[in-house]
Amino acid sequence: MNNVLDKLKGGLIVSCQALANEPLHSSFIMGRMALAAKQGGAVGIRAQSQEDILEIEKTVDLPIIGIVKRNYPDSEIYITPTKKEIEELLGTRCEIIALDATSRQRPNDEKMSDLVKMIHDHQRLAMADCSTYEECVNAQKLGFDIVSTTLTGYTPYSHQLDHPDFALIKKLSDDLSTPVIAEGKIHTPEDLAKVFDCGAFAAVVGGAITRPQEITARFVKALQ
Ligand SMILES: CC(=O)N[C@H](C=O)[C@@H](O)[C@H](O)[C@H](O)COP(=O)(O)O
Repeated sequence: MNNVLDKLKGGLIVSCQALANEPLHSSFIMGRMALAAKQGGAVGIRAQSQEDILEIEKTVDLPIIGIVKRNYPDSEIYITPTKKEIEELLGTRCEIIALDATSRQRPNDEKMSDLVKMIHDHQRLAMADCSTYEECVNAQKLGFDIVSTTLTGYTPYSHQLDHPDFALIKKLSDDLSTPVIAEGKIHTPEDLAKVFDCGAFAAVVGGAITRPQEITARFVKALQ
């Protein structure tokens, strides 16, 4: 499994996601997005749902970070919230399973440590999607294999920025022994270069590559 980390080190991971309310919602299209990302030089793919991942596995042979987004009435957590979503991801070959590792309460009061154990029991790596420095430190203590800044700006108590939290990425990379993946709001190649200057182990770019509605809106904004 360390082999997987070697493949990701220093590289670009492309997130290929389109939820039911998005125009590109389709496993076929996500498979093609992943192929395009590979042709462009991506070293890994992040993808949402068992169906999309099974399709992506047919089109590329890159390491996959799998997630399932699902809303529950009793929690704010929606990225791989419970054992049920991990079970679905175990039905794919995804090498890494990412889950919300914020300090918020999980649905059914499930415990993060049980979820990490379940992932490791099935020989997959566990990635912690965090929003703050403290959450990343806690994730390292819990035995996660990777920590990431995915949820920075998406919890009410984290820094609300319209760009990556470069200072946070630098502090995490300096302080933690666990690999730090920079993820969230990397909008340009310059942002990407900067997260690596801050010490990131690897980086995930999503919307700026795979959500044309976001890309179009950024261009249109330049006209205003
Ligand atoms: C907050 C949340 O739900 N983030 C999701 C996590 O999987 C995705 O919607 C993002 O696209 C992904 O994190 C990559 O980020 P960006 O699209 O900003 O490059």
